[in-house]
Amino acid sequence: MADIKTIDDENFAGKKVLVRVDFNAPVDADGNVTDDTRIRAALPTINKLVGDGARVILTSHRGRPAGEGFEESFSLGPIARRLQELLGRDIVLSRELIGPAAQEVVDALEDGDVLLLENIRFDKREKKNDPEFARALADLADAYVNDAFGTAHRAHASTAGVADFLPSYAGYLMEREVATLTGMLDEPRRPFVAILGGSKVSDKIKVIDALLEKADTLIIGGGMCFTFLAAQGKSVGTSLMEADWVERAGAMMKKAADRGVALLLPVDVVCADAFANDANLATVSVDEIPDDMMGLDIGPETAELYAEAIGMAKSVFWNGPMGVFEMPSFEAGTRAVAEAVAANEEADTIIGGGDSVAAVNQFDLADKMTFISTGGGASMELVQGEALPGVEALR
Ligand SMILES: Nc1ncnc2c1ncn2[C@@H]1O[C@H](COP(=O)(O)OP(=O)(O)O)[C@@H](O)[C@H]1O
Ligand SMILES: O=C(OP(=O)(O)O)[C@H](O)COP(=O)(O)O
Repeated sequence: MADIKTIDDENFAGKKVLVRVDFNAPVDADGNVTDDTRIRAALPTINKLVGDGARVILTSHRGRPAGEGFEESFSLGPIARRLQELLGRDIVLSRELIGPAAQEVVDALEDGDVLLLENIRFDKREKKNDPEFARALADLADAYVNDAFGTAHRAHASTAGVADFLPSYAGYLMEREVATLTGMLDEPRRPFVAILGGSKVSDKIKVIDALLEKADTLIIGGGMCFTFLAAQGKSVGTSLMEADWVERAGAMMKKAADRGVALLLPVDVVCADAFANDANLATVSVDEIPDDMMGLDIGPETAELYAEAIGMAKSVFWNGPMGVFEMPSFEAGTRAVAEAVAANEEADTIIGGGDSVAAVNQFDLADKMTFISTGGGASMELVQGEALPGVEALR
């Protein structure tokens, strides 16, 4: 990030500053934000700009609307209400995204005011990174700040295109996310233990590949472990197993062996006769998975082995749950791993976004972690060694 300007390089007094944030937060049926982590994470940047006396124009997406105009169910209204509470000041929410009507709202701002534009994906030109749309957004402001780490892997008008038209800066969250994640990957304190779970090997193959070049130990859990177990010739019953990926999983195991990386796979699993919390359960060795059952969590013996490896780490990177942690019958493995990570106070512990963050929150262990990323897809792309368009655009 050395070649990218940050907001500390500037005093924005009196300037109109367009700030891309990631306010894509979950909202319940009553219109309440159920997890405001991403909103809180943007506050330091907003407060710095307000403190400078800037006129702050926030822009974000929420969900994936059709792009054909306003849709109540994707409105940023609930976000604006929560932001207002957190900032303790009034927030103007503008239905207009660009053009003279939006300009009018912006012109009414005074120094230190905060405006939030409605869901930027209500205009389909956003996701197309349409240059005219990006130019029109830029016309609202004197400077551009990108603080939307969670959306930095998207090359959209508000995350990338707009930077062509304005002096551009990284916000504090963007800076911290990139520095923390790349810092661990480039110079981890060793042993470096990476933990990967979640549903599919196919989704994470590049991450597995990249981590095999960085980590000392790679722990595999979740649905993806069954493709690895199949590559070892084991029968996995009705578990989530990607037949097309068995060969790649085998190649990954060989790569681990060649590089001297300890690749840990489950030795026992919790099986069920249906994908349901009240299914009939059996905890079995991975050599004895019944043909008519599916593995939905790592077993207790595995959890103990994994916890032991995690306990010896000086750096831990974790992405993806060990089992179907949303159901109480299959949460024990993920809980055990979360507790082991939390208990290792000597290590730098980084949670790489996505469902592992939900799990850590579910077990009330978030404050025991060194760093929790606000980006799932974005942090995975960074780990894979891919350039993030939202960061590149700031160069
Ligand atoms: N053994 C399993 N079988 C089926 N699904 C699983 C299994 N283990 C975990 N999952 C599911 O994987 C999902 C998370 O996968 P994924 O989206 O890849 O992870 P993340 O969001 O952390 O990147 C969770 O909803 C979880 O229930
Ligand atoms: O929630 C997000 O991604 P994530 O679930 O991978 O962290 C971001 O806001 C990006 O959203 P998108 O995947 O609709 O572009």
